[in-house]
Formats: sequence, structure tokens, C-alpha cells
Amino acid sequence: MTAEIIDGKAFAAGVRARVGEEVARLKQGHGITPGLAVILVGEDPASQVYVKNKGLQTVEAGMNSYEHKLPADVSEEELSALIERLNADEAVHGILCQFPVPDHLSETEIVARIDPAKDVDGLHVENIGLLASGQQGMVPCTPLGCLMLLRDRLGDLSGKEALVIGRSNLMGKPMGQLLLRDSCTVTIAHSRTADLAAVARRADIVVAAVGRAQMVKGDWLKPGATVIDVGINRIPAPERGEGKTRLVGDCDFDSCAEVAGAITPVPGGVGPMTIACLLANTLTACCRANGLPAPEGLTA
Ligand SMILES: Nc1nc2c(c(=O)[nH]1)N[C@@H](CN(C=O)c1ccc(C(=O)N[C@@H](CCC(=O)O)C(=O)O)cc1)CN2
Repeated sequence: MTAEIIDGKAFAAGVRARVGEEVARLKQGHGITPGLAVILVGEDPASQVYVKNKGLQTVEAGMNSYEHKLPADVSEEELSALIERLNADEAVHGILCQFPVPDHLSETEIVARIDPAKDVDGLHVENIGLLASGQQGMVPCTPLGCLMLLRDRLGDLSGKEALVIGRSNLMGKPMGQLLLRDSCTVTIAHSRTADLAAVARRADIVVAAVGRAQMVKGDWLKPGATVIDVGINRIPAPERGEGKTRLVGDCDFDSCAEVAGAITPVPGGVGPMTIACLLANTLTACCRANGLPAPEGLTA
């Protein structure tokens, strides 16, 4: 079997276009423009690229973008004061702090200070609790993007055996909750899981978010399974020249594509969905803040 390649880049472009249409409608009908504030602490090169892309795509969708770049040695008090200002600012509907942050700052503390209604990363404990109890809150962007890709390919997910590999707060745990909400039978595997290959062979859906390059092999998969690869790992690529590198996922793409029914590539799979869903979440937060229904199909 040779798997269908799920084109996350094209799907994300569709989500962004839909967000843009809804934003135009919101402006025209209600005179409201959604606003997203992104905080970047320090000068991590990858984070700088992600934040720049977030700003560009926010503006492209017709929303206001507010970028706050803080020095790597910013104090917790200064960062908290900025978040307080953004919480109180009516033009700002979504707030996120780009991760990772320098070691002297706590990601948990930062998220705790963001107004849950503006927490477009969906990481505040209030939003985690709402998701876990099946209520409406903000849903983390990457798991939301994975869910959109899965629903698009498989339609109704109910009754599917789903395996999530990885138990991070940003990805594995919310992904498990979302799949459970769609009535999948969910297993969340991690570094202590015994015989992961045998667990994976039962799964109709495998979401790999473990952060280990090319860990999931094709002979772990049930034939026809849908594989969502969330990993973004840079590995040496001597075939491209001395010192060169390339991006790979948590799945060994070539062997998995031989067995899976469909698979996301890296790059060009889940990654682009993260920012598209951030825009969707900002629109959702803006609609809710103004007592309007959030557009259908852009949230879980
Ligand atoms: N506060 C947050 N911090 C971080 C998050 C997050 O969701 N919230 N996620 C990641 C970084 N990230 C967005 O912030 C992100 C990662 C990857 C991509 C992406 O499009 N990747 C491309 C490849 C990019 C490359 O060439 O390096 C792909 O997979 O095709 C977008 C956004 C950590 N921090």
C-alpha cells in the first residue's frame, strides 16, 4: 500500500482563507476587527520565524497583529505587567506567549496570567478543564489542526481506535481529549509504555507527538491506518552537503507510507495547521467576546 499524502499546507491555506472571509463579515456587519497579541521573549531563531509568520498571516486574514518583543532577561514582573495590560485591552481578543521561554521564566505561570477567554493557545487550566469536561473553551492550536485533518479524511471518527504517542500539555493530552470527545477509543502512550509497536498495530489513527526523530516504523502500523506526524526534528543530511540538515517527523516516513492509508508529511503536514488554527481561535475568541456565535467548522 502507498499512502495518500495529507497536504496540510493546502488545508491550512483553506482554513486561513475561511478565517479571512469571516473576519471581513465581522468587520462589515459589526465594525469589529479581531486582534492577536504575540509575546516573544529572547531571540530563539526558530521562535522568531514562527512569530514573524504569525504576524504576517494575522494581517493577511484581515486581523490586527500586535507584536511584543521582550529581552531574554526580562523579569517575571515586567512580563506579567504586559499580560495584565493586554488582558484589559479591548482591541486584543487573543494573547499568546511564544514557547520556549528562557529558563528563569515559568511557562505555567505565564499562561496562568492570561485571561482564559483570550488564551488562544488553549493552555490555561480553565481551558484544559473545559476541554476535559466536554465544555466550550479555547482548544490548543496543533491538536485542533490534527483533528481538522482527521475529520476531513475520515469523516465521523466515532468507534475508531486512536493512539496518541506523547503526553505533553501542548499536544498529547489535549489531542487525547479531542479524540475522546469525537468518540474514539483513545490510548495515550509515552516513554514507559510497554511494547508500543503492539499497541500501535491496533490503531486506526496514530498521532505521533513524541519528539523523537523517525521513531514510528511502518511495521508498527495497522494496514490502512491514518498517521498524523506532529514531530519536527532536524537531523544531519550529509547527502545534501557538509554540515547540512533536514527536517523529519516522529515517523519514519518511507516505511510508514508503505503501510498507512494516509500520512502527513514533515514539513508541510501538521506544522502549517498550527498557525491557521491560531487565527481560527482568535476569530472564535473575538466572536465570543462580542456575544456572537463562532463560525462553524473552525473550532472543535
Ligand atoms: N505558545 C506556543 N508556542 C509554541 C507552539 C504553540 O502552538 N504555541 N508551537 C510550536 C511552534 N509553532 C508555533 O508556535 C510552529 C511550529 C511549526 C510550524 C510550521 O509550520 N512548521 C513547518 C516547518 C517549519 C520549518 O521549516 O522549520 C512544517 O511543519 O511544515 C508552525 C508553527 C512551539 N512553540
